[in-house]
Amino acid sequence: MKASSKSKALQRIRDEIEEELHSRGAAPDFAFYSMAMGESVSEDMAWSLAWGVGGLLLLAWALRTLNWAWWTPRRLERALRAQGLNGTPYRFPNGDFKENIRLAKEASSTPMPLTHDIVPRVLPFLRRAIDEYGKICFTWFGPVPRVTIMDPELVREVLSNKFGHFGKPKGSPLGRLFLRGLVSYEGEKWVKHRRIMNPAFHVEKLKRMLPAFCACCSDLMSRWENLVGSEACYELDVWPELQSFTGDVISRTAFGGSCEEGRRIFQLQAEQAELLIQTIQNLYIPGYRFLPTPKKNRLKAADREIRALLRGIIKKREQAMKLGKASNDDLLGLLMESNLEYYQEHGNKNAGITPEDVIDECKLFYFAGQETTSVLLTWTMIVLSMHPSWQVRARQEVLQVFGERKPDFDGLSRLKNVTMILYEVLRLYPPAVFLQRQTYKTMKLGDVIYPPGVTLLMPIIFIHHDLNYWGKDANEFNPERFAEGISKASKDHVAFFPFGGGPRICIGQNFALLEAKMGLSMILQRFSFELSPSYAHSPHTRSVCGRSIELKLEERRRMAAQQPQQQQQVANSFTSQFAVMSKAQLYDILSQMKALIEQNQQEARQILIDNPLLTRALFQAQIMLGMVQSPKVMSNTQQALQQPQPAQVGQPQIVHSLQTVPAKVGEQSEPGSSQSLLSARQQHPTQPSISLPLASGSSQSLLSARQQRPTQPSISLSLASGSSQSLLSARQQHPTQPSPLSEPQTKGFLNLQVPSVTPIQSSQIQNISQPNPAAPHYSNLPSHLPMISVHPQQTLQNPGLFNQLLQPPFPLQPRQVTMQPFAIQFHPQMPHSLGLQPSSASQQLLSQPLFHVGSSHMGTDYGTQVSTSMQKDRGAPWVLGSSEITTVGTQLPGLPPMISGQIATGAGGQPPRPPPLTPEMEKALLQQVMGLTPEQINLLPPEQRNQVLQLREMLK
Ligand code: HEM
Repeated sequence: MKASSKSKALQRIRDEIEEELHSRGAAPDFAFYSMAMGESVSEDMAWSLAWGVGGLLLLAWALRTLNWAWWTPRRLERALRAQGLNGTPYRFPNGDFKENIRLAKEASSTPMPLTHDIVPRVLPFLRRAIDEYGKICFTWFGPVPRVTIMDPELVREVLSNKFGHFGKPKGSPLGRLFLRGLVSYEGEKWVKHRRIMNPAFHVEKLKRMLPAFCACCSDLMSRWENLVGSEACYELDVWPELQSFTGDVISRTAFGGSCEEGRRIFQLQAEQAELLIQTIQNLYIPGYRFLPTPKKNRLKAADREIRALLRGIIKKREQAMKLGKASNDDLLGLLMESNLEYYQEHGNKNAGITPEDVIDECKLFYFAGQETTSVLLTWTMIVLSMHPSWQVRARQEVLQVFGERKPDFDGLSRLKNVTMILYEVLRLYPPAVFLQRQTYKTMKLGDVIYPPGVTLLMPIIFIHHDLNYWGKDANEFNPERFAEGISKASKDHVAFFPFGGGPRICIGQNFALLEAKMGLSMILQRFSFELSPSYAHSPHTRSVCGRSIELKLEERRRMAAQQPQQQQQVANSFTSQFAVMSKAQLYDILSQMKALIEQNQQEARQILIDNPLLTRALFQAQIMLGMVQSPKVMSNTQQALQQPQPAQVGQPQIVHSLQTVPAKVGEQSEPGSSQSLLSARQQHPTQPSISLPLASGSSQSLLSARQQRPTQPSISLSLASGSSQSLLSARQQHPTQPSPLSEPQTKGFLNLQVPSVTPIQSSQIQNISQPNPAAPHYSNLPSHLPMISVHPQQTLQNPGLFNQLLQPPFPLQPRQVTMQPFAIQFHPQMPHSLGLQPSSASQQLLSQPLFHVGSSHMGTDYGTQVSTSMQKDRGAPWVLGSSEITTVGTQLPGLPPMISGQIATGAGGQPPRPPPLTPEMEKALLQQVMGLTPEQINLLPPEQRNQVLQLREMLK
């Protein structure tokens, strides 16, 4: 068998050589040798020749590889260092690959504190390089130097790409095989595709897709309602839920009636993405792609199935179009329509894009649009769980605008708070962590001349967290910074670019924002959510992630009817929510309540009496801020001072203590405030107080709300900063709209934890002017208050985190970290993921209006302002299609600008240090730490959990 195949091979080589020699007129020689020396001579010769050719080929391959992996990197390194750039030394042949992986694994091996300071966690290697070598430094991705560009102006220059010489890096051949389409094209091909695809993403067209968005959301909501069932609340891993939601949206919006096939395509693509990531996670080896492996075979089989399905869908659609029966409200229909127009315009049958091109674009919709948007939504839910006051505020806005109705386009465009929240989440957790471009010819950027072959890495996440552009609270969640639009949110308006910029800005940005707003609105209408005790904050970069992010869902309708025995659970939920709030947020909440007290003490008193859990929570917040002593300490202190202990220190007392809440952090007290503090102290001499100013903008706004609607339930004011403002203005705008707070079904999560509040009647006011004997005493406070929060310096909401192209969330409990960080985006061979494709459209082409991203006609609403404001603020080269967008900075209906006196976590607005703990307090707190149950300890953020455990260990 072996002999025969060997002789066959020999025969084939001989034939080939003979043919070659014939073609060169050398056949007679060969024949001569053959005749003279017999078959064995010819065999030997054939072997020699084969070896010789093989050797030559091997040598050529070796030289090429050596050039790629040794000479070129050395040459480039010299060129960069000669210009003063610093960076890691090149390590043959992997560059920093291994170190990168090592640090990322190390970073993700332990849970991080519940903060937004995620950059060191997400890109630890890059963080270290920047700390060590400066903002413009280089690292190595394999043998390719990657220069970090941190200056937004330079980023703009690169992305504007006026001359087409900063192209996208060429992805791996394998990646290119599976992910083509607009994102991967360059030059004229890109121009043509972009022009044909733009109309499909036009706002007017997106409006037509809204019913599809809504249908997908309704399905999701029904599913969640079923899951929650009769439970009070349900723990759910939201990440896969939202992935499948966004997949569903793409299926429906891309293929309309053929969404079943669309779903199958989505599944196959998800599988492909996973396989692709696994396949390319290893360092690129030239020629590796030709080796057949089971994974690659499966990849190819999935690709064949996807293409067959898409071909079928397109064929059906073409036939329907010919018969005039096609509905063109989906992306496919719009694409085909636009293609037809393009073709007619150019009168040339090769002018449009081919059916295979259409298939590639449809595939791209999934890759580019599904993961990114689900990551955005998932982070939004997590962040709103960490900041319940914003959850309440967003819900109030949604309920004000839509009530229980299905959201519509106009309403979505008016959601200012929701938009600000989404922007802030995109800033802190950008789904695309960085963008890359490559120099294809010598290019000057800033003061540096880059030779061809250098990758420029623009770390969106670093710039989004940079204190220089965002202020001291860069790592805090503060949607308010977007209150006046994107352009005013940072010191450099280019510092916010979650969707990229320039001609290649995300074509689907308006699609994504609309989808996210619709999804979030419908979730807020129906559910409230909080972090599950098993949630572990562990952001990392990876495009496909199976890690779970469990949130506790509570169906809002049912919550209103919760039984008293569930109230302890509710109290715990307050506790856990307060535990994760920043000091500024706690101050904010307290100042809202204080404002209410100032306005109408009786009413405030009644609210506190009616809502003992709220009262406890407020008191708890005061303890956390060190504004009051814990109950035990109080009683000890009182005894020590031999002062008469108040019979009731429940709500009435908290009213007084709340009056001491500083109206504006960091300011000195004013005469008026000391007056009121004085009177509070006179009544309750043991009550600690903080001598900070009183009158605040927020109280004013609450005041005016009350004046206009004296009977309005005020419980909504107790939490969520700013909620009162939006509430008030929304009501003013929609006077006939039923007040969401007047019906139990429409109350927000936090409000629903407490009995409903009815408008205060004058008779009630009389009654409540007396201390309520049934009011809970301080001693009713749960003894398991998260003690960590008592320490004011403890960072509960800090900066922090990560994300790369597609940013997935993180695991539940301390879970084994099995994921390779950075799969997609890190890989230079990967095509799109983060924009890794070459681009070289000519300047003339790029300057055409058609490059402007399709979101025109967004109106002056807050709604889809990304492009609007970007366009307006940054000019056409940065964000295309600017004419289409409205101003982010426009004052929107429903939310007045932040009042100057209002407490904010903005730059420089750090809350003051609370007074130090007294020994008694400390003792009481320690007792409480020792009294914490394991469940209560689990509720704490990881860092604090560790501290409590250590403390307990020590005390034992
Ligand atoms: C939150 C959601 C999204 C984010 C954060 C996002 C982010 C980005 C970024 C940063 C780029 C630029 C890449 C580069 O310059 O290298 C991009 C390009 C692109 N995105 Fe998105 N995207 C999102 C949603 C979508 C959706 C929903 C779609 C389609 C349905 C989409 C389709 C595309 C396409 C086709 C491109 C390539 C544009 C071109 O090269 O001309 N994206 N996206």
